[in-house]
Amino acid sequence: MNWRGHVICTWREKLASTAVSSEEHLIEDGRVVPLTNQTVLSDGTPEQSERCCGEHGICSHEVLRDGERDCDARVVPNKMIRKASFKLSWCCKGEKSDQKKHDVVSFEKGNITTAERSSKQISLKWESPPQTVLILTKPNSTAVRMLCSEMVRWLKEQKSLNIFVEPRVRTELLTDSSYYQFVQTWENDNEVLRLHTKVDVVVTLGGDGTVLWAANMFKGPVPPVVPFSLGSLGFMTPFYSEHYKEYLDSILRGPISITLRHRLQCHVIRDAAKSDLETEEPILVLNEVTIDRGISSFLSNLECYCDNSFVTCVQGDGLILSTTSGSTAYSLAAGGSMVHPQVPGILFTPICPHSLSFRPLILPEHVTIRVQVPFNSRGHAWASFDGKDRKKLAPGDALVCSMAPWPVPTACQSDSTSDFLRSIHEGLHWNLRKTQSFDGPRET
Ligand SMILES: NC(=O)c1ccc[n+]([C@@H]2O[C@H](COP(=O)([O-])OP(=O)(O)OC[C@H]3O[C@@H](n4cnc5c(N)ncnc54)[C@H](O)[C@@H]3O)[C@@H](O)[C@H]2O)c1
Ligand SMILES: Nc1ncnc2c1ncn2[C@@H]1O[C@H](COP(=O)(O)OP(=O)(O)OP(=O)(O)O)[C@@H](O)[C@H]1O
Repeated sequence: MNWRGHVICTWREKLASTAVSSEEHLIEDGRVVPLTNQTVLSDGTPEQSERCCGEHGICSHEVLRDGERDCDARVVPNKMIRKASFKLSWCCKGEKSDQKKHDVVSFEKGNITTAERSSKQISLKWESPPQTVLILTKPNSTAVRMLCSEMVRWLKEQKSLNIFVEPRVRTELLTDSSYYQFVQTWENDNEVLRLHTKVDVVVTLGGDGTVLWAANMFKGPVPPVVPFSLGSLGFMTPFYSEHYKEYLDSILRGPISITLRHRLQCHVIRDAAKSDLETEEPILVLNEVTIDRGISSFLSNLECYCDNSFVTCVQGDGLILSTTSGSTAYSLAAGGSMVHPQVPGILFTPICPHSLSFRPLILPEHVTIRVQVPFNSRGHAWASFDGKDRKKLAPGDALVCSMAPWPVPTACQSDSTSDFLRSIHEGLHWNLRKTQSFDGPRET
């Protein structure tokens, strides 16, 4: 049975039925509502429109008309918010570099050279100025709350941007001062589903958990995310909050180096629902999905298949299916390798396997992995998604996982590789050791 095809088909139909509407919106009561009924596909692309990317562009918002900016969104009706358009292109270190030469496949004299590689440094160039920023903040932090109100004021007064925040944050801002009336928010999940059609840039203020939170809010395409570090460990938060004005100034002007962080799309398939086309909605993870034994004292027993080929049976505490961005999180703690986030792959990392020969694997990004709880399993298994939303898997249930088509584009402070290396040096003190002195034995 083609698990992936079966599940994705029914889910796509579901998304299509909640198709979002066009880029034009009215401001009503601090919220944005659609203006027209022009259909936009679930990936944010208006029907029958032309793609604006050139030959080497990999993605773009459709070009939207420039519009006037609204100054008080809560009280001024009939003002429109339009998304800024941008273009992504592969970025080479100069025409003469080796990287450029290797972009070509050559069959000369029977020699094959490297094909175009998929994950080079990506550069985002705005084609029209960004107009709308969504700020997401870690809750219960005074430092975050203070920075958020300062940043909102600066973005409004110095950059004339439309600003969205979560309902909780809008309430907090208004408790501080009625000045923040212009800040917009949403009232229900349907409005959250349409946020990607309005927001040009997402700013996160917190740690890695806030970046995961931001990614989780976008069930489809994700606008570029600018993660500011206000946590203790920041593998995905390269921007220092003290310098937010300089960073945002440069990001709003562009071009920006970005890391396209791949996500995994996970479907829980219930044994009882196998004959039924109805399945649970997919869950997208930026770090990992974990299938473990939960509170059960029995070994977990999980049958794993990769594109319908049997991989192995996990007997131990469980299994982590991780993205490369998540490779420095739980997977690392379970003995998995650290992988550069631009490497397209899925990490298959056992948790405390009972067999000593069970070493972690890295699988290519195009495979579909199915983890099945066998009918003869002694206990249940539990799946959790980026450390949240635990779901019980009974014998006969399965989890099907493949690469999602919607990555999370995060802005780089420098570039993808420097940011990754800095995060493992600063976050983990990776391979930090005092250098040996000359004062000792020498080879003769
Ligand atoms: N034993 C472990 O190491 C362990 C156990 C459970 C969960 N986790 C991780 O916690 C994540 C959830 O994070 P949270 O902040 O919501 O929960 P949290 O508040 O419990 O923090 C978990 C820690 O993991 C770090 N972290 C998160 N993503 C990371 C990444 N990609 N690379 C390196 N470190 C990362 C965070 O900075 C934080 O210090 C899960 O996705 C999982 O990877 C790790
Ligand atoms: N906007 C949000 N709304 C609700 N919860 C959030 C939000 N942003 C983050 N969280 C949750 O708050 C928790 C802590 O967030 P985060 O990891 O960003 O901060 P931290 O724990 O201080 O950072 P670090 O782990 O680096 O010390 C996480 O569990 C995360 O899911």
